[in-house]
Amino acid sequence: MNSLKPLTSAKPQDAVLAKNRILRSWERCQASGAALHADPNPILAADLQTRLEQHANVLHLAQSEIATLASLVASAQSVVLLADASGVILQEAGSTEFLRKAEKVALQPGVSWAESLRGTNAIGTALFDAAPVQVHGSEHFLECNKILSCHAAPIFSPRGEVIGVLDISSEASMLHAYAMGLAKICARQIGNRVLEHTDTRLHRVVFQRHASMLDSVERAILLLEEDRIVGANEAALCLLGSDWSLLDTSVHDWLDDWRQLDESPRALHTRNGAQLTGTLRSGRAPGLPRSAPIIPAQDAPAPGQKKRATAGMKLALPPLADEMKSNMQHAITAVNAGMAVLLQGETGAGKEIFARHLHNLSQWHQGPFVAINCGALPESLIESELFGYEAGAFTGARREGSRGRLREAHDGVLFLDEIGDMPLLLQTRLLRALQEREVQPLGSDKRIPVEFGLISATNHDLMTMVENGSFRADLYYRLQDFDVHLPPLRERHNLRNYLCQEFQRLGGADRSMILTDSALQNLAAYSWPGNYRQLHSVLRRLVHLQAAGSAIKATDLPPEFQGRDCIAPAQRVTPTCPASTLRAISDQTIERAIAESRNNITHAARSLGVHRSTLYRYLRRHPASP
Ligand SMILES: Nc1ncnc2c1ncn2[C@@H]1O[C@H](COP(=O)(O)OP(=O)(O)OP(=O)(O)O)[C@@H](O)[C@H]1O
Repeated sequence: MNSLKPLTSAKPQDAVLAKNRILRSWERCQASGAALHADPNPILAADLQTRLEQHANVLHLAQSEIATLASLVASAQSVVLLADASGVILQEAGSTEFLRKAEKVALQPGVSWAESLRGTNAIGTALFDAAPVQVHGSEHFLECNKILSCHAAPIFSPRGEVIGVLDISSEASMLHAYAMGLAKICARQIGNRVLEHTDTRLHRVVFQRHASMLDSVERAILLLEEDRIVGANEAALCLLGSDWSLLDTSVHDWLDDWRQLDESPRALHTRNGAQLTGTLRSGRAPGLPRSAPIIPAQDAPAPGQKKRATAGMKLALPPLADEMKSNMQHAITAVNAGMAVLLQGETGAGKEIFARHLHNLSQWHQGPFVAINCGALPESLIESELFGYEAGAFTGARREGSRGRLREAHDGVLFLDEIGDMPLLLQTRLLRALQEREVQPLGSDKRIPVEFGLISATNHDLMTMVENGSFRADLYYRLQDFDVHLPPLRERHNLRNYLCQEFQRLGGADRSMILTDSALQNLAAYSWPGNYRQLHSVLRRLVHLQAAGSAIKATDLPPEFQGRDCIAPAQRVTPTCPASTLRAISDQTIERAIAESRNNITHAARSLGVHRSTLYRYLRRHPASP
């Protein structure tokens, strides 16, 4: 293996020169040629095991594609490989004869095929470019890999991050015309499955040009939280003529008549007037297991009975800031001891992300995470949604009745988001259910026992609400056995470093862009009223609206980040800053955003990086502001 040297002096053949992607990859490899070597350096078996566990859900969702592809390509002396986002191969399948040959060049689980280690190759170069790549024979940078012909396609997360690569490889002497197309289709299908299993409480708009394509691999999917787009696939971007910056915008901005959609295919129009066909689907993909199986009431386990495993898709969560780690430890102890945890913090400060981490790390991690947005449920539906109902309990009820969200949370975690927005009357019923750990569905005299970890979140000051009578004191005390304050983003330690890191992660690195010192200074000095949500939306816009390769200066930033509008470092809000100052900053920022959007609340909310309903709520609550 050591005798196999990289071609650092020779240029690839003429035919290869025509392929820009390969050429650019060769240039990168030649620039860092000294660091490349043929020695594969496999990771330790224990590290591979950890990666397999971390990626268990994607691997699980990819199995049917891998099995189908493997049986297709085995007879053509080819193999199928699945690698993670760092290029480490996690799984192989296909022709046993070629697998043996592939091992000679370390094309096997536990070896990283990142371009920075193995030179131009399909897995590594597809990862670098976040695009499908075919690398044939001599197009490989390292001499030893020239025996291979490889075709790799990235698998995208619902937020547009590459979460893995699917590869079909064979000997270079055999050119397989269909391999690239197959790899692309299967990678897309795996991405669709991930999207359909991401968060079962969310709705999906599925659309295409013709109804016959709504269940095909080409189906376009948007994942919605209320009307905000929180996930998508490439087919959706393509049909809507957008890039990933469409995330966190309102679906109203893209599809005119999506509100009329239901489970049957209906006509749908893009904002450019193109006609499509679409349906609205609940979180569960047809024919696939629920991410969090429901236990029928009569099957509720006896105390101490082992919990069932869930096939739930737990996508990687953003890591918590270091300053939140000890809070997390205490919260885990509290929730495991049966205490209710209350998360308080500004909008977008990461309350739900904290709650999801807490679920994953608690004794309830094998059960479902059931999130209820108490502020978004129509008042008339909230009771049936929470407690369920018997068949025929009221006009319009589903014939088979409904279990209700509290029972769905059985054996997992119930997350009551925006608890401060729950109507006073319902607070009494909720308190009773929480105290007695029993649910009585509407129209039924049965009481059904439920057991779950309880986490609530709010961006109101609940204590003040208790004082002014808009929140029940007894419910407040029931919800906050343990209180966690999520600090706003502007108080994050090392905010500048975090900004750089996120800018690179969100595409700056791929597009060779940097933030100059002046831009960083203004971004770090800004008050970030929409916190992480706003930060990601602003950084994504910078990455995609500025030219690739640019160095972004303060003057390239939106107006609210330029000197006059951003808070000077000396005035930065600190944890001791009085609430009135904080209010004034929020009011000013919001006032300006609304003025700049010419009173268009949707646009103003988008520029602030918050959801429209959050902005409306703020304006209702603070009528003195604009
Ligand atoms: N620690 C973090 N690091 C990076 N991103 C984060 C972090 N916390 C939250 N985010 C991102 O910020 C966005 C908002 O997070 P989240 O929904 O948890 O906030 P929230 O406080 O619950 O907001 P709201 O009160 O408006 O519901 C999400 O896109 C999430 O991925």
